[in-house]
Amino acid sequence: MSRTRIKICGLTRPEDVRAAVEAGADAIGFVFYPPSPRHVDVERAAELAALLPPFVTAVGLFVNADEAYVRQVLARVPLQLLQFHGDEDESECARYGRPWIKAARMRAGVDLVEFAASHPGARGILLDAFVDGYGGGGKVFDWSLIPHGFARPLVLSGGLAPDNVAEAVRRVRPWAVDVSSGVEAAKGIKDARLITAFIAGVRNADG
Ligand SMILES: O=C(O)c1ccccc1N[C@@H]1O[C@H](COP(=O)(O)O)[C@@H](O)[C@H]1O
Repeated sequence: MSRTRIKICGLTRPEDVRAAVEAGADAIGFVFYPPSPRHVDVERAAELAALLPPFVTAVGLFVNADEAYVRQVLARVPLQLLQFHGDEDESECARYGRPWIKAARMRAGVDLVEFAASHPGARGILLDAFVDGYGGGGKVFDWSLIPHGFARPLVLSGGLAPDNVAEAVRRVRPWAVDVSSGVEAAKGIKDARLITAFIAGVRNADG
């Protein structure tokens, strides 16, 4: 079994990017969603992305963004993966010619198999709890809603934190985990010790 990949999302400060890289994150997420307290503008994101060493992936998170805005971001920020967290359909996700993943907002009654089938081009399906504001709410969803043998790469998120991520990895065995609230001192402000503890929890569960 390969090791679980780890994305730390919602970074707004250089010291947090450095802390995530030092701790061993595989990917860093920038939120391009103005209502979010973790939103970064294009210039700030470009500065932060420039700090990344090779083989750490820069991910851009969008929520029902205008096409022109996404293209403006892509022209300036070297994003290797796009994360669509709103109501975007397959063609809206695919039109940028970049690898992308799609977030499913998990709650009782969601048909994840049908959801995944409606996004065949997604490199993976990210699972987040259904919250107001589309995501980043620090809320855990019921992991038993995930169908056994789900065939697409899964990125598990939603309320993960140092004290529950090992259990989450052992139970769900996702391809990757994604965290924002659980490693924060305040919204948009990461805590290096929590990032380190989170990554240790994942590695502990990887065995
Ligand atoms: O981080 C945000 O502000 C955000 C806003 C809108 C959509 C998604 C957002 N973040 C993503 O939500 C999940 C879960 O985050 P949390 O760990 O529960 O806070 C994660 O994938 C974030 O990247």
